[in-house]
Amino acid sequence: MVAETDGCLLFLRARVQSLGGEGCSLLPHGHFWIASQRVVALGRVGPAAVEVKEGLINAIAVGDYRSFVLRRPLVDYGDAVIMPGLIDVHAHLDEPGRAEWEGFSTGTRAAAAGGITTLVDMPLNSFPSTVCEETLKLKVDAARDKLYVDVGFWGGLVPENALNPRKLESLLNAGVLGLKSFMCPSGINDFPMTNSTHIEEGLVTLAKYKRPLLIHAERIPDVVSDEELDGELDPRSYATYLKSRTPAWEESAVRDLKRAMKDTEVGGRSEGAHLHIVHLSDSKTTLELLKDAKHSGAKVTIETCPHYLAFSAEEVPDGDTRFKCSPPIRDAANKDNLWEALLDGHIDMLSSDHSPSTPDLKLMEEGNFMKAWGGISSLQFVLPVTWSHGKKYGITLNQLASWWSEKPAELAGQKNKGSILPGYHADIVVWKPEAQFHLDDTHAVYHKHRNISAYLGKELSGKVLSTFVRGNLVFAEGKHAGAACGATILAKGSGAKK
Ligand SMILES: NC(=O)NC(NC(N)=O)C(=O)[O-]
Ligand SMILES: [Zn+2]
Ligand SMILES: [Zn+2]
Repeated sequence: MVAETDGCLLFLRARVQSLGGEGCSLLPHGHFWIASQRVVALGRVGPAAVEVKEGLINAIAVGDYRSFVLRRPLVDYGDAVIMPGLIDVHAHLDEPGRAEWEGFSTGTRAAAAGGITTLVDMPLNSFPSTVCEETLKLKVDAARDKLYVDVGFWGGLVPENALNPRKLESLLNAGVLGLKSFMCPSGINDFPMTNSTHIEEGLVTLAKYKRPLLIHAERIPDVVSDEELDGELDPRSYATYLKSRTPAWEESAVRDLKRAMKDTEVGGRSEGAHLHIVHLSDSKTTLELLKDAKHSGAKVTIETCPHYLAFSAEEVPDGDTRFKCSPPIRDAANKDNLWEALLDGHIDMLSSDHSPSTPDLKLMEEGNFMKAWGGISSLQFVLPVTWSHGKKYGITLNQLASWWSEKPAELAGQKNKGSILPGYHADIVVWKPEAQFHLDDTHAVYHKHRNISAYLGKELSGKVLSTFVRGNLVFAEGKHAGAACGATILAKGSGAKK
């Protein structure tokens, strides 16, 4: 129910009750209101109060709530922003098997502290990779009692299952929210790359389930430039890494996806399927090719990540492998173009691609970009990073909510998440965009390895005050709830039968 201020309060049936689990919430209520002068809901930003009841949003009262929210408990956040919690559709939590890289407990604590209320875990970097029903079960078991936010799982589309619909269906029936594949070596032995035939065949099965295929779209071009082959270049120089992995890699992958994209069009072989390009970096030809495909009716979405929007190649110090990721962070003009494409709606959403490793694999002392592990650690900081850098480009709070909550919820098939609307999960972040902080050594960081984050040492604005997951206050004033009460999210049913 949504009420304007002049409405009487028929919907106000305050009934304080305890929440499901002991210690799940820092707030001792199951039914309460939160309010502020800047609630991002119903396509606008303004004063409103949100009623939370048994984990769901029960009502929104828009306007001067102070005059009519008579019953308590009410938590009034003043002029802080109340926004849908962020949904990070691209994070590597690495458990089981590589818990020394990152884990469910550390990763989801960092997420909660950063205003992320749901994340979807990537099928690689944990061991074994999530490529069949059994390995998904290992993930779900490893996550038990460790989650501070809700977590879903992508499965892997790999050569072993791609041409075998029975295997794929068993993975999809087990509950992965969609599949992910690589068009170049992933760096993980049990996660081999797929070719376009694997992708086209996999999409036929995915179409039945109406779940997406996420693609790491880099492919080693058929013709490799002389620069790329030059083994003499200084491996501590970021320019060397850039030359070794040019935009032509992204372009080549997307050209190779031409038929797969066409198949998703109405009347196509995989109508109902959906291709999602993860971590787009090249804002030039690759983006143009994807725009053309969208324009022709292909079901394609695109994400980019805060590191491509915050950093440029020119500013990466020699030897600072914290900045190494694939595809690489490119030049400042490319960054500007990515912002423009995001603002124009050509890029649909954002994700962290939080992909840590142990610090030794980053080879920080040696500073060898060619040998260091690729991946940026960012989970806890994506909201302030997006806001701090986006302000200059004039981004709005509604756009933030679209890129970080609404569109990702759609991608992950989460119909009750991603917006502040009655009936939706009460997944909410409360934050102060104007509050500045220095990400220095004293700042609490909950990722497993704080020192490998490229954001350390940066000045940011946007401080998370509170995070609610299904009504549980899981993080507030620098503290986490006592118990980890996040849920695993498993997809149900096949689109085919509906
Ligand atoms: N194995 C990985 O985690 N790879 C990741 N690494 C990056 N982005 O540098 C990725 O998502 O491609
Ligand atoms: Zn990737
Ligand atoms: Zn990734």
